[in-house]
Amino acid sequence: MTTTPCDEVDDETFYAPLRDASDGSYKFLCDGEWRSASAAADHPAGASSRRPNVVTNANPSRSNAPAFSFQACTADDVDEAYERAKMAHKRWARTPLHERAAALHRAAALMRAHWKPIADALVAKSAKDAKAEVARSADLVDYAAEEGLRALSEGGLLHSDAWKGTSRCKLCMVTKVPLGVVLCIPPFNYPVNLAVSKIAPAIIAGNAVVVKPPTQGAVAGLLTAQCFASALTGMPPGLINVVTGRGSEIGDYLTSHRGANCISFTGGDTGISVARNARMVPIQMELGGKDACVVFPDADLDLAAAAIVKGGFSYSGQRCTAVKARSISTLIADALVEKVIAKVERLTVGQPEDDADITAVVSAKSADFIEGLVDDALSKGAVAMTGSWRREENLIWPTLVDRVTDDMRLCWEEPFGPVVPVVRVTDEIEALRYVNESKYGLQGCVFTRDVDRAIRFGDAMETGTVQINGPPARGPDHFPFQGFKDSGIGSQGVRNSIECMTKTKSTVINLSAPSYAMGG
Ligand SMILES: NC(=O)C1=CN([C@@H]2O[C@H](COP(=O)(O)OP(=O)(O)OC[C@H]3O[C@@H](n4cnc5c(N)ncnc54)[C@H](OP(=O)(O)O)[C@@H]3O)[C@@H](O)[C@H]2O)C=CC1
Ligand SMILES: O=C(O)[C@H](O)COP(=O)(O)O
Repeated sequence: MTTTPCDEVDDETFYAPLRDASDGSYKFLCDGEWRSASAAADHPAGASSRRPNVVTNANPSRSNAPAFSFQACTADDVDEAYERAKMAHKRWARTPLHERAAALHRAAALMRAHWKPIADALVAKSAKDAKAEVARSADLVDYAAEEGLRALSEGGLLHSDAWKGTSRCKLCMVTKVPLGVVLCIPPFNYPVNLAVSKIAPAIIAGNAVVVKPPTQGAVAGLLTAQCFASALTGMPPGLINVVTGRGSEIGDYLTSHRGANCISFTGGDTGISVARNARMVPIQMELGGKDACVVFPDADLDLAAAAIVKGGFSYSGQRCTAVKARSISTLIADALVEKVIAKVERLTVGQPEDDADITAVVSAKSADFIEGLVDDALSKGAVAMTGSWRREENLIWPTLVDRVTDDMRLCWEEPFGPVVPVVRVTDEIEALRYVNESKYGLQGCVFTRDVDRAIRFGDAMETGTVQINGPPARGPDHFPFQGFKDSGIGSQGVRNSIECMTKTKSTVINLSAPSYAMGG
């Protein structure tokens, strides 16, 4: 990554305020200060809660050994974060747009200058992927600053005389105004990128944020926040607040809080209960997926095989946009399976620091779940095509499971691991049934050389995005990104997030007499 010499401070000094000198745990951010959690008795779980005031997460690649400790924020901490954010937003909304954009550019530059500790905190991700996530995120912040300048400086003007029976005596000026405080909740798999994809659009639009990072990924989120906090020096201090703790403990309190004026959430089915908790505020929900890859007989099989391996096994299958089902015509199934196997067998399995292609999945619970799906499929007649099933602790060897049928859980459930099921279909109708009977509708991809068929099939797919002749992907990050059905509500992508995090305001000028431009 090209670093910008935007400050002379070394990483250790830059991130030093985050650490508690007594126990080395990471503090949380409120009102521009790095703090320790308040007394445990204030915890949302109740005064009788005996939990410690720090949470320790695990390193999946080191037998789930303790990785980092950080604050278990209490209800009081959450209340204060919202209160400070609200105060900061009032001032920030009156800050010129170009100053807001400049602050975001500074944050991006600081992320590039101090990227290494952030990448290192992504302990489960291969070194190259961790570095790429930080670089991609800094680019997103820059892009949001630029997009905000364009999107937020334009408004609308309506004349009343378009409405039957009305003269041109009213002018309606339409502008976008901030919502207030945006609650940002990213998932463990992209704790930096999916944090900034919420924070940057919110901030450029004049909002303040309260961020709740995932437990696995909390420290990467906190270090990223320090780049924003430093970039915002001199601005209202409570613009970015980060409260940490387990979602199961503070999640409901955060999402049902009166202080949240918008919730932007990315994660699994938890999002459905978050949507129920939200109090009449705009919500942006990016949830799970079961992205299908449909390969027709006329497809370029080498292209399709490469996409299946990239789509199915990148970051060990722990992407919402991973290929999680594959329907292929029985006419070409054997040839395609063979090509995929050849590529899967070249994937390396091991440690993140060695840049292995496949690394340990996030938790033992997740590995157990994946194993359960595979066991179920194999017991009902499916076939593991890439050697025998192999798992050591959280590490799962990449597995292609062929001849999956609709009585198997693997056909419908999201593994979130390096396992790709193959469903053989006889025709387009059957392939479409597998796509559309899924409760998810995030993305899907179609491989064919027939453009008519690609468009026809893509139009019929009930998914937020269709990729033609390419694997599912959220990026580049300015593309609209949305799930249908249980995969989400609303749309991400920088422009759409800015839209979601603003509301429309009309100011109507009532003239004493109609006025027609050039009508004098
Ligand atoms: N569509 C998309 O854009 C994406 C979807 N995903 C989906 O996310 C899932 C994997 O991510 P994962 O992090 O495990 O998802 P989870 O839904 O378990 O967690 C997501 C976030 O929600 C928090 N959380 C947990 N409980 C609550 C609660 N009651 N209220 C509010 N927040 C809560 C978590 O905190 P904590 O970690 O402390 O529990 C975490 O920060 C997969 O299903 C995947 O498909 C992932 C990436 C992108
Ligand atoms: O969380 C995810 O899975 C990300 O949205 C993946 O992003 P990508 O599809 O651009 O890799």
